[in-house]
Amino acid sequence: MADDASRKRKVRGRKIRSDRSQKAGRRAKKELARKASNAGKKNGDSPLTDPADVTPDPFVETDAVTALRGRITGWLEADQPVHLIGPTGCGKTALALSAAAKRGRPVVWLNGDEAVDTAALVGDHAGGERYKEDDRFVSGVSKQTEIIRERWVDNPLSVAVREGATLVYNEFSRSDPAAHNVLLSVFEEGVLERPGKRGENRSIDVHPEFRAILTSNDVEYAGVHEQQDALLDRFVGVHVDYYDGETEREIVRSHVDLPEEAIEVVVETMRTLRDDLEIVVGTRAAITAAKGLTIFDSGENGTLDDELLTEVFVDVLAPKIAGQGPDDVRQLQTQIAESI
Ligand SMILES: Nc1ncnc2c1ncn2[C@@H]1O[C@H](COP(=O)(O)OP(=O)(O)OP(=O)(O)O)[C@@H](O)[C@H]1O
Repeated sequence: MADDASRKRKVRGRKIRSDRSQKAGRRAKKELARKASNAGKKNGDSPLTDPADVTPDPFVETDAVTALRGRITGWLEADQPVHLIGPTGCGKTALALSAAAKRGRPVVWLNGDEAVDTAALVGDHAGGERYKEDDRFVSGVSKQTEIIRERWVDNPLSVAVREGATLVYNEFSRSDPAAHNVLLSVFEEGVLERPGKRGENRSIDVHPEFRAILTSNDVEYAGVHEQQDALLDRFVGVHVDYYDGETEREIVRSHVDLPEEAIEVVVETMRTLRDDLEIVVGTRAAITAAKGLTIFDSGENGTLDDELLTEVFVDVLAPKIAGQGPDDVRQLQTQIAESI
């Protein structure tokens, strides 16, 4: 696409710069959703979130999006846990949250990482609770006894299983596979064992409305933390890829206020780079580049030239290159300029 006509792209219509005040309301809503999904991360708080609060905003629903979401909600209806597998930034999280919201049940959000162990999933003893017991065994004489009762705090999986929530377990393959042993009996026998719990009620019966959507990056799923086959066998695997061009344009349009021509150029560039470069170029890269262009436009006449486009995409994609030495960045810049 590096012919002369494309060197200087005239973007007609509105100026590239967005009207930021129009975005304020949208941003505030997004912040609300983010807070809602973070609510469960503080120890002791309930991780249950209202389904209306997890609906991604903005969320565009093209045919491709609704078809995929329909597959997810369909499998959930058939009482099958769903494993969404796909490349970085293709929209797995947004899709999972939208499907979870559609069910209308409370949502429990969990993020996989190395630190997630069985206790992080099911719960833990959270120190002692002190209280005093007053024993008036002889009239006029009282004896006070200090009692320390161990307090058990349920973590997200226990809460989700008990309350019949939709568990959205993002990047689950990043967690230690051993932590997931407790999931086997959840899916197989409908019982959650809480191994660390002392005393009664060590297990919880799984609520009939409990469902799970797990997401994995396809590369990590294949290698870094190999999850046990016995567990993977119990999921339905829905492989997702980047959306079609029109859906990606709609997605970028929903996030960034740019003239149509600029959106088209950004998405087309991103899709070309996705094919040409060895690094993963997700939809998020186009959203970020478009956001950059609302600021780094070339002034009043609203033009988008290839130099600016190259600069913006280099900045957006530079974090992905190993080492990030000047040579690597130069090489990336050359590749991007050639592709554009
Ligand atoms: N249907 C949609 N409507 C609006 N925005 C969307 C939609 N799908 C994805 N996005 C946006 O695209 C970007 C990437 O999506 P998302 O974070 O869901 O991808 P992911 O596959 O979970 O990424 P990662 O692997 O990095 O976690 C996000 O900014 C998200 O808001």
